[in-house]
Amino acid sequence: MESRLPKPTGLKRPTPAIKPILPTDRIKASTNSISANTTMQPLSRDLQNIPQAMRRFGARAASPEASSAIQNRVKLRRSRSVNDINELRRNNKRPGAPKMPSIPCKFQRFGNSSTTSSTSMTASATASVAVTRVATVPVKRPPPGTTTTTARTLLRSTSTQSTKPKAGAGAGAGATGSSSTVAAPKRIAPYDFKARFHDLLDKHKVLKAKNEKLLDDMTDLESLPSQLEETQDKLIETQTTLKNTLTHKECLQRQVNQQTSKIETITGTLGRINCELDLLKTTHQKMKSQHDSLSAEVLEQRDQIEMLIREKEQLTAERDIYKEQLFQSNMDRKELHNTVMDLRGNIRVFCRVRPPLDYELSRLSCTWTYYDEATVELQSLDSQAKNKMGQQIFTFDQVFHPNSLQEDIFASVAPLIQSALDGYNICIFAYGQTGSGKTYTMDGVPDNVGVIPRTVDLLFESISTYRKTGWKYEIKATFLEIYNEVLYDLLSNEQKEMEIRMAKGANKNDIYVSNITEETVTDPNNLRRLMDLAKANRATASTAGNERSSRSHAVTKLELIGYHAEKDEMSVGSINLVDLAGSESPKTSVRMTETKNINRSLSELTNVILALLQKQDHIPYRNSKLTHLLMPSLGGNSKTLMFINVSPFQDCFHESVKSLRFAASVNSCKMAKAKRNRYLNNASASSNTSC
Ligand SMILES: Nc1ncnc2c1ncn2[C@@H]1O[C@H](COP(=O)(O)OP(=O)(O)OP(=O)(O)O)[C@@H](O)[C@H]1O
Repeated sequence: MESRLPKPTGLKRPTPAIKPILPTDRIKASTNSISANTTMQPLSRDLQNIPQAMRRFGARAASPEASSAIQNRVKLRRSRSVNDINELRRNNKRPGAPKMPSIPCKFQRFGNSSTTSSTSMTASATASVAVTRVATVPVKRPPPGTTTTTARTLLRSTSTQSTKPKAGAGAGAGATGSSSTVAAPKRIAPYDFKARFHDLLDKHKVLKAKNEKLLDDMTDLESLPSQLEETQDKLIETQTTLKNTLTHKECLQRQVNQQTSKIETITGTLGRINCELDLLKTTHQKMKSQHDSLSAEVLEQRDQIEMLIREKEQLTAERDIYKEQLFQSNMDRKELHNTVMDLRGNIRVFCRVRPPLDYELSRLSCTWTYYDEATVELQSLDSQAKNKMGQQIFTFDQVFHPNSLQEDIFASVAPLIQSALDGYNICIFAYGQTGSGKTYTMDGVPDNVGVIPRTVDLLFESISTYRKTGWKYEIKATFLEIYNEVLYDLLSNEQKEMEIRMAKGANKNDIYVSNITEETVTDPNNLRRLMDLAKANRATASTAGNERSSRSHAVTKLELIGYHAEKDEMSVGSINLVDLAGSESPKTSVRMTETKNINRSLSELTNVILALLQKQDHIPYRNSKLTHLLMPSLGGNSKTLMFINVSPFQDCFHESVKSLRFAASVNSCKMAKAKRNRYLNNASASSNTSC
């Protein structure tokens, strides 16, 4: 009988696609072959592939972290697979659980023929393991409901299949199934080809569906290596990123530490600054309170200043008035002073008797009787001379006994210095026998200075006082020596011609010395240095000239030029300080020429003074260098002071009497009233007019 059943042309053996062997191929092959091998080959493949993957990814995979990650993943997979299998086994052993039937037909058809002889239980178990393994193969955990779902579906289908009647080997499985709820498969008679055909068709459909599902799964699985690679790449990338992140984290941690330490430092500094700030705030508060009090004071002071300014203006006006009054009173004082000097006499004579020195105590002294401060009596110890000379009583302006001090002498001189500053010509000279104390009176000794140094000090003191009243003074100094009627410049060692000449355009009393060194002095020390220089030059000349100093006249001239800018007034005065040569009798003198010259000049000085006394028309100034030089200071516009120095000794009696007689005659000479040099409206000294 011909079967009406169509031939199962659609039932074809699936031909595997020719493609490179992939891990999924093995799964496919193992699925097809239904191998009895129960070992977990795909997992072994994964483990075996780890080194290959490591090699493929080079240094990335070589890192212990990567390798360890992969191994952990595989272990996890294995563990899941084993757990799944164990779970399946437990389910199978559970009473009432559906037993996993074998699918002998399917696996026998697609499997190796040599394995078809194995028992249905073995095949069923193998299939179950294979399916379970396939379900647990994915490396990458799929999203829920994909791969796991597939595995569950497989299991379900397997279970479902196991509930259906199986043919062949499946019958054995059904026969051996322990479930009482599963109906026993219907027996198909061998001759019932139609039933068999339908049964085969059903099986074919089931297998076809399974095959398609497996193919889908395999397709999914095929993508797993690439997913694995991607995942590994991502893992490596992630690890690199992690490493970088860790490095970055370390950097950040270091930075954090640095910043933390900085913050700590800053916090400390901030604390200190806060302390300082507190101190500063306190100080600020104090300063502020001080400032406030000072501000108040300032306001008060301002008021006071304004008041003081007003007072100052008032006082300035008063000062101007007083200044004017002072100027006028000063002028009056000058006039009065001059009047007093006139009353005292324009030529004054002081007598000074020096004391015997320590080494002279053995020398006999005359008898000196000082009746009052102006009268002295001299008596010789020699009775013969005493009787012959008679009573020798002399009266002078002042008599200074041996115990008189230099200060006492200068106190009498000082008013004349004042007159010089007021514009008068002053002449102070010391007359007397050699060794009578002329130089001591004029110069003094270093620890007990005489008239000239004290005059210098007084001059500068008075000038500073006069400056307050508007007067400014200039002092010019010259030092010269007259020896044997020849002039010598004591400020210069040069040999030069020096002549006494009349000043051009001046009145007849104005003279000057040509070629003389004139120094302007600004302070007392400067003037003293010049005096020392003059003294040193005189001493040098004295050595060369065999004690010339005692045989010459030394003239120190100080010219005082005062100027009052406000009043445009000028005053010119002068001081001549003369240390005369020793008067000596020609009888006792060894150097006759010198003595003659000295006595001649002293005699001419006497004549001039007497001519002035007698008010003669002609005053013989030019008869000697000394009188010619002192012409402006003798008579007329001048005040003269003569010191008569005498030695106390008996052997000097005659010379002393001679000097005292000369001085007494001079003292009696009453000179005309002196007139002050006064220049108005910038009138020059050359065109001065005595008024
Ligand atoms: N009043 C005095 N008190 C103390 N010593 C004096 C006094 N007068 C003069 N002498 C001393 O006497 C000595 C002679 O005096 P000084 O040299 O002044 O005399 P002189 O007249 O200038 O002599 P010469 O004409 O030789 O220059 C000096 O040693 C001086 O110190």
